[in-house]
Amino acid sequence: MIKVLGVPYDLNSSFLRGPGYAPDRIRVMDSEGSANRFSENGTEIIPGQTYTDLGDLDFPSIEPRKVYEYIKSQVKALIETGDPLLSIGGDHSVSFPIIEAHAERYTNLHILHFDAHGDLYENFDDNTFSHASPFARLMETGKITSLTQVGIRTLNTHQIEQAKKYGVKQIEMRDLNDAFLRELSDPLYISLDIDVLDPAFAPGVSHHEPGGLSTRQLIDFILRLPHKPIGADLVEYNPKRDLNDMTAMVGYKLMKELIAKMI
Ligand SMILES: NC(=[NH2+])NCCC[C@H](N)C(=O)O
Ligand SMILES: [Mn+2]
Ligand SMILES: [Mn+2]
Repeated sequence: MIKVLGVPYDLNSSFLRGPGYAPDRIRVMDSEGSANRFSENGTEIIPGQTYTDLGDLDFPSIEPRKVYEYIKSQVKALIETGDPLLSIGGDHSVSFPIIEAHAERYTNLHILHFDAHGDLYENFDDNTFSHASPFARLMETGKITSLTQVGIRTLNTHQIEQAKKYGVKQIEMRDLNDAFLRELSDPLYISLDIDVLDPAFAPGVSHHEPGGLSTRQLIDFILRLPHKPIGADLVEYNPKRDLNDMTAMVGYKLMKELIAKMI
């Protein structure tokens, strides 16, 4: 059965705190009574039935290196059985240990990464674990077979060089198309930074980067993906920036669509 894990950590965020509160705000959308539980592909996503909610990670220390090690060891243990794992919440730094654990469990791991940002900084704020660097850290390990980034619209010279160095495939917003869907391979992991969406659709994020995907475009990419992901994360939802829980509902909707895809 699919496992859902809350990852309430945002101390590696370079700009604002808030994504640490995301897991519960997304869960509330399941029970508040507004939406039903069907994903668009017709699967009903029922807690305790379609997936097991493991609750939130309880960090013994909030120090970035300890957090990295803790997340990695916890995730490693959880995915040992081969059950797909969806983690919800956190700034994007949490994806480094989560995906590294997957890369050690599944050989030849391919990553599909939706984001406004490349998150490829070799060094950001002198924090190895910055949310601006998880994909640099992952590519440095040599454990990742391919990384495809979609929705990017903030490239600078350094990140263009990093992408070249590590052979990262980037589908920027300015020339968005869906050919990437047919160029991916199994085993596939999806890392979904909700700021890939235009701030008009998802105001509850730390970094409002104009010119992004519509919610419809993102859901269509997920629906049309010809792969069943072995794991996924939903990061960077910031409840402190949200308006009337609009982005919490986007997060809940994406959670349902990702789970439906992982079954
Ligand atoms: N995970 C994220 N939201 N990362 C945002 C990093 C933003 C960083 N200031 C940049 O220029 O790219
Ligand atoms: Mn990101
Ligand atoms: Mn981002």
